[in-house]
Amino acid sequence: MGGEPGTTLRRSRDDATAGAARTRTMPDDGPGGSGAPALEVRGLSLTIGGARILTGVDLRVTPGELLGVIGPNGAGKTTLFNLISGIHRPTAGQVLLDGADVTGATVAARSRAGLGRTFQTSSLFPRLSVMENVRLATQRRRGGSLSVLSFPRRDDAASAEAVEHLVTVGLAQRSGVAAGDLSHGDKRKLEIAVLLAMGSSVVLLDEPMAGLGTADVPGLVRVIRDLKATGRTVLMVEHHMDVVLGLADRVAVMHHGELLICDTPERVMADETVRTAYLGDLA
Ligand SMILES: Nc1ncnc2c1ncn2[C@@H]1O[C@H](COP(=O)(O)OP(=O)(O)OP(=O)(O)O)[C@@H](O)[C@H]1O
Repeated sequence: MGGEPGTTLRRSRDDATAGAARTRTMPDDGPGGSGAPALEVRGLSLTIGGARILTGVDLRVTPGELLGVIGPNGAGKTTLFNLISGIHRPTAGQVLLDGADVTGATVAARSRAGLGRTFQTSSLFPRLSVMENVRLATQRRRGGSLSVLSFPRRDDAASAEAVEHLVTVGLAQRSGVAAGDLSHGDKRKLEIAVLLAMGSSVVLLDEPMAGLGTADVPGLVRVIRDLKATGRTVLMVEHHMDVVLGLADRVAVMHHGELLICDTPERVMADETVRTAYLGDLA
């Protein structure tokens, strides 16, 4: 059980080093303490063709919290995001957004309800400019048609708002550049600006640092920190441990489709099972 204070943590059943399950007291959920969760998953499970991909994951993420999600390859991190965002339907369990059950809702309905997501591959319109990508998202949120061609190029209110989002992610100077011509790191920043324009209050970032050169990492870390400073709730799957430990309020560790632990970075790093099951792999 993940973020529930005072709940029982179940270690991975496949972890030969784990020994018997044990009970531990969890800290309050995130920086918001015992406030209502912005996102909650209860008993989230997915079985495909008899294979258990995800088993009984419970998580509560408070408004404004940044939750890092880590784990070895194949641990179920992307599957968790796919279930939260509605790409997959769970075999069992629930997804709640601001207390509302969205388990049966479509991806689009979840997006309208404030859930935004970036992917490991870019979801931008590469031939449109940086500005047009963000303005399009702004106009769509304001009730425009879904057709790119139907959007008026001139929309002062949408343009002004788009500029604000581009300033937030540090891309205002690049507004006229085609999105496809941006560096990898700038594409990630633009995707975050698009989510801001869409009005996402809960943002899922799927391996934002993947493919970035070392020099580009600090810039994107700054943008994610600024994103959190806007009050958004952020879940971030990331293999780059320095980034996770530097940004996250809490860290959820997945292993063999189960949630191993969800706690502060310090406690996760000190956890013997985590060190054996995951961090040891990185050494
Ligand atoms: N549609 C599917 N059908 C069958 N198996 C799947 C499907 N999707 C995922 N899996 C399996 O589920 C497990 C978890 O995959 P998932 O992509 O969620 O892991 P991950 O933690 O995100 O890994 P990585 O860090 O490599 O991205 C893997 O063993 C994967 O092969």
